[in-house]
Amino acid sequence: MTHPSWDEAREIAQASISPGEVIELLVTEALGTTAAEDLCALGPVPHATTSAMDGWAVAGPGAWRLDLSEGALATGSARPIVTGGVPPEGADSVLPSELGRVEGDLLHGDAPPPGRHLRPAGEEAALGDVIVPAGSALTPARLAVLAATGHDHVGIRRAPLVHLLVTGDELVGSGLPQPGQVRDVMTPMLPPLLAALGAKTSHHDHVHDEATAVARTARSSDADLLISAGGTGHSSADPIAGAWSSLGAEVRFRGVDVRPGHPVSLAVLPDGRPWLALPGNPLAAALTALSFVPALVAGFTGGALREPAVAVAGAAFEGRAGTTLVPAVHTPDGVVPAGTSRPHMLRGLAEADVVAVVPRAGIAPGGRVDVLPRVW
Ligand SMILES: Nc1nc2c(c(=O)[nH]1)N[C@H]1C(S)=C(S)[C@@H](COP(=O)(O)OP(=O)(O)OC[C@H]3O[C@@H](n4cnc5c(N)ncnc54)[C@H](O)[C@@H]3O)O[C@H]1N2
Ligand code: MOO
Repeated sequence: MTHPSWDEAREIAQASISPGEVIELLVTEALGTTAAEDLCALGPVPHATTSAMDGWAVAGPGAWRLDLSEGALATGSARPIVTGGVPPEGADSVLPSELGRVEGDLLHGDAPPPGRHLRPAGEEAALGDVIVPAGSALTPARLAVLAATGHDHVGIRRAPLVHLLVTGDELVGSGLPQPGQVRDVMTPMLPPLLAALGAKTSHHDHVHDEATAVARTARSSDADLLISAGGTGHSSADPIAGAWSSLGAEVRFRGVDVRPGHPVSLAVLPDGRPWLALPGNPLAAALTALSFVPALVAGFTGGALREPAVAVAGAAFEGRAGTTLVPAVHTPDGVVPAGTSRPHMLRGLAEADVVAVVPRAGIAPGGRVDVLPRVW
């Protein structure tokens, strides 16, 4: 059976989950969610012409007579104004406080050119400008600009809720493992990693290595997405394939042309919820989560799947069959492979700044290399 490429598998994953429902949230509560529609300016910003400086609104050439009334400003007059204040009708410009000198009721200073230190109405946004396009992650700056453009509520899609199933009868949760035992690394790693990738772990179980136990846990789950770790192999101790067949899951891929992590698999349950099965080797699990969880999150939230960034290779990256994912560190010459990065080791990833996405042909020193940015 041929396996999809890394890129194809990302596309399959994105298409294997239905978008979540759209809900309205207060702007102040929408951090980390995704805009469900184009969010437009509800009015011009600034709403009126305003001053960019503390000083005086002036009309005509100086010196100016100070006019503290509320009416229009006649030529030859000046009136105090603060940053953000609306200048009186007739004002040509603003003279900053440090450039003017008041003597009696006269203001002296060089006349600023017309429009100086005045921010025109609508300079930042006109009514109806798209401020945050549909599918954008709502970051602090985007929430702030939505507030500035008049929004109280926004239509969003939330992060998918994940039921995490960690398999492995050999796993122990504390201390140094005895012979035959393995210290569980998925429990400390995966929930925060998934959170950094935009998915929220709502349930987390360590499940017995047996298909019926895994299937029972999955059946009782009401999460949007299931993610398991381990048990993707073909031995009798590997429960994922058995659980999928007993649940009637439709397999979208069983293996991907990627190293490490080629056993990573994806199925969709009869109720439409996807199940991403990460391989048990710890680095393989982390790198396949980095590869495919963003695609599932994009499918659920309606966000775009971000393409890898580009860096310069500071050393050779060896290619193998399919795509090779290589933890790498920044150096003055470019990114170079991190050490200690076998599929069962996490030390290299713990040191890495990026993960290089290396094509079959490999990359020579000085070449461009696609990289996944650090969230681990
Ligand atoms: N005959 C073959 N054997 C294996 C193949 C293969 O193609 N043919 N592929 C190898 C690769 S590559 C991987 S990756 C693993 C995938 O197997 P599973 O997904 O079934 O993973 P497990 O057998 O459950 O575990 C593999 C390894 O990882 C350790 N592990 C599992 N979970 C954890 C955890 N939570 N914390 C720490 N370590 C964990 C587990 O103890 C095993 O040592 O299969 C290879 N074999
Ligand atoms: O998934 Mo395995 O080596 O490819 O760790």
